[in-house]
Amino acid sequence: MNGLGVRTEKLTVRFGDVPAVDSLDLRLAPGKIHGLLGRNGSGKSTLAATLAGFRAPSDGRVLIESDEFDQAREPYEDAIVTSRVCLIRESGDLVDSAPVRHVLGLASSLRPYWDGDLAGELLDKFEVPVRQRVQKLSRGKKSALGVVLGIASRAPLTIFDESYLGMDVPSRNLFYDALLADYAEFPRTIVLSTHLVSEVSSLLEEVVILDRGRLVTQAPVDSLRGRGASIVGPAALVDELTADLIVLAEQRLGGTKSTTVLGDLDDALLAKARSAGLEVGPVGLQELFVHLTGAREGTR
Ligand SMILES: Nc1ncnc2c1ncn2[C@@H]1O[C@H](COP(=O)(O)OP(=O)(O)OP(=O)(O)O)[C@@H](O)[C@H]1O
Repeated sequence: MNGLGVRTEKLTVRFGDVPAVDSLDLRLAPGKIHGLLGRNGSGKSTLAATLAGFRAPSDGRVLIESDEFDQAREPYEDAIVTSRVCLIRESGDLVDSAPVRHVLGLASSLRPYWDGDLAGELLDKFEVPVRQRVQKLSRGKKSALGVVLGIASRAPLTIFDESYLGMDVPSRNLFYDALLADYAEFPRTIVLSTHLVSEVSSLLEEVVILDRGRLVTQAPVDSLRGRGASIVGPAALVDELTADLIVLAEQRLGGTKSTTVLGDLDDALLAKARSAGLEVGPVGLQELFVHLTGAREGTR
């Protein structure tokens, strides 16, 4: 299993007259971990639901590609596609009155690649009681149950739509570790929709950034990080070197300053930085994200 590929062509999803997703052309390569990043209301959940076939496009289309299909298929109301796509949302989409073990039984009957042993191990790690009814679980444990269902489903396209926001930091770290470990063994296409950019940035291979339903950028994480630089050293030297550059972020601790700038440093500037003993490194994804989606006049 290599995962499903995803393509959208001029995809638009409207609520009334308002486009939540607006004429989006996108390609998600199979077998990679993609970050779907955007500020609140940027259209992430709407896009995730449309890719998973939970929602029909208003215009344009979603195409799901697989070696198993003769041709690309549209996910909406297509049982073959939807059995291979798993969308985990924060709301959980779970039957509240059922005990956890019934939820697992349902997943095992619906999910062709389900691994029940893995689900059991992960529920132990997250300390989710399997005899408990879903409605009696705390918000964090409900989220943990959701992510366990997402990982153990091993769906060729698995989308986590901020499904781990209810979990505390140790639980989220457990989720990231469990996801990476299972992905390393069973590569598939994974989409993590989030605004917790710094937390997930080390997991991601490709990033899609949305703003007001439109595509801001889609790129491999490494190439995004190459779009800027961070310069660290004595404050006066850093200020002198960055005076003519676009500054994204600055941090100061005593006499030391770290400044993040946009754009490539030319060779002369790099040489000057190094000879002055300044450290030059890649830009953080979080800083770039804030810059690319920052509040502007007229922002909703
Ligand atoms: N069911 C709905 N009815 C009407 N408008 C909606 C509905 N769902 C979403 N919207 C609108 O569509 C836009 C995109 O919302 P969406 O939930 O997809 O964004 P998001 O990036 O997932 O946001 P968040 O990070 O806050 O969850 C918003 O303007 C939102 O108000």
